[in-house]
Amino acid sequence: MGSSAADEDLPQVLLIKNPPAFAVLGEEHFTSPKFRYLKAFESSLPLHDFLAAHGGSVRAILASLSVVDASVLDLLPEVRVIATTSAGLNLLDLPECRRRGIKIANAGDVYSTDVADYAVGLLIDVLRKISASNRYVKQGFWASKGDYYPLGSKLRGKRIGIVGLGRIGYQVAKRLEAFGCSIAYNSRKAKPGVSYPFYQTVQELAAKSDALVLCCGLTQQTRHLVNKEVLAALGKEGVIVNVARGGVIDEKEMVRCLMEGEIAGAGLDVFENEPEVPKELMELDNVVMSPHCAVRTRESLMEVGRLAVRNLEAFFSNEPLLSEFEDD
Ligand SMILES: O=CC(=O)O
Repeated sequence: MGSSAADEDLPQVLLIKNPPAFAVLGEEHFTSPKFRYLKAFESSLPLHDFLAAHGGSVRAILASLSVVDASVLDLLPEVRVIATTSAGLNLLDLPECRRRGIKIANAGDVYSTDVADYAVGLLIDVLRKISASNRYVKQGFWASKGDYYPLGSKLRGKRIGIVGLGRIGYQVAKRLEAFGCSIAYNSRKAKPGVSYPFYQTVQELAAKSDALVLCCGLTQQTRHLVNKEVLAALGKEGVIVNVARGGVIDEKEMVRCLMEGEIAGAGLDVFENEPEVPKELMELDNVVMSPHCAVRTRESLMEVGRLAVRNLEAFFSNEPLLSEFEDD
C-alpha cells in the first residue's frame, strides 16, 4: 500500500474514504514520520471485509464524512483515537466511542468563518435573487425579455434567528449584525455572556424571525427540529438557510412549504439524503442550492488536513489532542 520497509514499523491510521483535503491538495501535504496510512478506499473489498482482514493493528482513524459505528469499531480493537476532518460528528457513534475510551479530535474552529461567510452568501442570494438573475442573463433573457423584474428583499433590518449559537452560529451572527440585521437565537441553553435574545424553542424563534439560519449539529434532539409547526411560524415571508445537516429539517415538509408558498425561499447547502436532492427544488427560483461545500476552501482544507495530522501526531506522542471534542 505504498509504504517502504522502514515505514512498516509505524502505527497505522485508517482512511476509510480519501479525505477531500488529500484528494484535492495532494496526500503529500499530510504525511507524517509518526504514522502511516492504511487506505480502505483503495481496496476492492467491502469495508467490513477489508477491516476483518487488515484492521487488527490499526491504532487510529482519520475520518472524513465516513460512518464509524460499532460494527466498524468491532473490527478495530486497537483504535483509541479518531481525528475527523468534519465539524459535524453525526456520522460517528459518540456513545460507542465513549464506551470504548476512544478520543475524538474534530475540525475545531477551522471551518467556522468559511461556513459563516457561505451562510451569509446563501441568505443574500435568496433575498436578492443573485443566482436567479445570473440564470436570466446567461439564458439570454435580458436582451429578449427585458430587465429582470422580480424584486428581491432587503437584508438590512431583517430579524435573523440563529439555530445553534456555537462557533459557526456566532460568526454568522457577527456578520449579519454588521449588515444591520437584528439577531436572536436558540441553542440547547442560553449562552452566558451573549446579549442576543434567547428563545427556548425554535418555534418561538421562528415566529420572531424573517430568516432562520441553521448552524446546529445533527443529533437525536435536533433531527427534524425544523418541522411543520416551525415552518408555519416562520411564515410566508420567511427564509431558511441550512449549513448544518439536512436532517435538521423535515425536508418533505419544507419542499411542500416552498412549493405552496408557505415560506418565501431557502438557501440549502445540505440535504437529508445527499447527494440526492428533492427534484421539486430544481424548478424553484427561490431556492439556492449547493453540494455540501460551505466548509470547503483551499485554505480550510489545507488547515483541517494538517490539524488532523497534528492531532494524530500528538496522540502518538502521548500529548494532549489539539482539538479534542468534549461530549457534554
Ligand atoms: O459539513 C461538513 C463538516 O461537518 O465538516
